Amino acid sequence: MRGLWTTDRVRAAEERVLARVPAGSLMRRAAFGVAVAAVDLLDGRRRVGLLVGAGNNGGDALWAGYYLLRRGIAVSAVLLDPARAHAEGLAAFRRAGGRVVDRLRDVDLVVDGIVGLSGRGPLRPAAAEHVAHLDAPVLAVDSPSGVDPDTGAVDGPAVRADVTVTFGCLKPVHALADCGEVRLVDLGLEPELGGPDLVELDLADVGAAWPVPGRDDDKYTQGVTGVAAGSATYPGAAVLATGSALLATSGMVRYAGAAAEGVRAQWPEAICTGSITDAGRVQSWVVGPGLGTGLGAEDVLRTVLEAGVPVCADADAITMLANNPDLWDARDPDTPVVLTPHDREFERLAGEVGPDRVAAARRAAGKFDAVVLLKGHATVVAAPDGRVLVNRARTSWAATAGSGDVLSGLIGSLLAAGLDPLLAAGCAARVHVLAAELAADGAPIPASALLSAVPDAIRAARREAS
Ligand SMILES: NC(=O)C1=CN([C@@H]2O[C@H](COP(=O)(O)OP(=O)(O)OC[C@H]3O[C@@H](n4cnc5c(N)ncnc54)[C@H](O)[C@@H]3O)[C@@H](O)[C@H]2O)[C@@H](O)CC1
Ligand SMILES: Nc1ncnc2c1ncn2[C@@H]1O[C@H](COP(=O)(O)OP(=O)(O)O)[C@@H](O)[C@H]1O
Ligand SMILES: [K+]
Repeated sequence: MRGLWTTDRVRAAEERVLARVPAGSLMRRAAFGVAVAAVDLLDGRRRVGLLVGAGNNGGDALWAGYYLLRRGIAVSAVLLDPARAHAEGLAAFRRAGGRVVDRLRDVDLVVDGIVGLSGRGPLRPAAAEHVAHLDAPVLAVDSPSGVDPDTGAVDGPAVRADVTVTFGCLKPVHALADCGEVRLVDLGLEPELGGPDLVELDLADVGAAWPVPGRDDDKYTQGVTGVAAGSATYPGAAVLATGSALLATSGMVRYAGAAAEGVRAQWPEAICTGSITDAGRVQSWVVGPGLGTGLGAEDVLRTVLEAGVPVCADADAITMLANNPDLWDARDPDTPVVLTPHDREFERLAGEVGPDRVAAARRAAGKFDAVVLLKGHATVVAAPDGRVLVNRARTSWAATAGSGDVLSGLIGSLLAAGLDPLLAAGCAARVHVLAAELAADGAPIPASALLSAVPDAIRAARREAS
């Protein structure tokens, strides 16, 4: 489990540490970490270029330049705002033989010290101009400049980093955006930080939380998942959601709906019925994928919400709740609900997502008193109490029709097994992207292939945990 702290929290912690340590010592420690990573990346090559902004991020870069110069590496620097360049860092850099230049030429590595924690918005034109012409690998100091450190949003020109060296703790950008490989330099901040704002689950956390049958379990005790999905028009959604619920945990899956015949043909082990009213007892419901939004579908949603068991509401269920908020009245206030919108579904339900996806998911989670899993390359899962898990995919192969149906089945089965809804959604998201990655192995896949890789993804997670 990795914690991530927003920049205001980091600043507050830094101030407390700075009050106890000699002036400049934190910056030199940070800069030394940058220099060590640079030497590593240079792998014997000897020319480094610095892009230096107006604040302490530029100061870090200049001090890193100083340490590199002392190792005999040639370092040149572009000062984007010469009058505001970090004075001590610049003096040290010049003293060690560093050259200030108008443009970086013939360098083996670029150090991006344009802007860090105080960065807002895309790169300004002068910085963007220098970044547009880079042809060497880039090491970003703290965070890639032009990417918002608190939201990971990119709204114009930004640095594309191969490696990011950050200090003290991880910030949201490191989980929400592409920072290349992220390395953390310890500044002794940990005791001052308090609990993290966001959490990223490790595969080992997922493996440890994943339910497995014990000696005394039978098919009922592990939790029965109910799937109310699919229709005559969209039987595939029912097949995918039921299949993933079957593959995610042992125990039992009941399917109720118009696609019963198709589901039975594909999954003989599912207990299928045509109607929700004779589905039998379950410990969770997955509702929505391919269900449609007509009156019959509304009745299904109402029945599920009043059943008193945790619900994963996806796709058409979200659209129905957006169109007809009275449907929420059917929910017993104690019934945990996980909503899994993509951006357009989110917009119908709770307004525009906007650049701050974490804030958007938190806002909706509070509003509906539900766990909200906002889909995307970086999936954000927010609980009504403010806890947030983030899970960034390493590839985008999951962006294929039907893959959301697989995700909802995974969540439903973890809810049936009794996992905390936030953890259920976070673990499902992690296994989902790993299954996509394993199935794709470099080539496009349909959602059914992603589904087939679910057992391999769970195995990989359980191996990490053992
Ligand atoms: N506070 C501390 O104790 C430490 C801070 N450190 C470094 O200090 C950094 C934060 O420094 P500062 O608060 O001075 O600010 P930054 O260096 O992040 O930003 C400096 C200035 O850049 C400009 N800027 C903002 N957005 C921009 C954009 N999109 N394009 C171009 N320029 C932009 C602004 O004028 C801003 O004040 C951290 O990221 C880290 O690198 C480290 O030295 C570790 C210790
Ligand atoms: N660019 C991306 N990278 C990684 N995963 C993605 C990306 N885009 C979408 N996904 C994932 O793919 C799934 C798509 O779900 P959804 O939009 O509901 O599709 P469908 O309704 O066709 O099943 C979600 O789990 C989402 O997080
Ligand atoms: K930077």
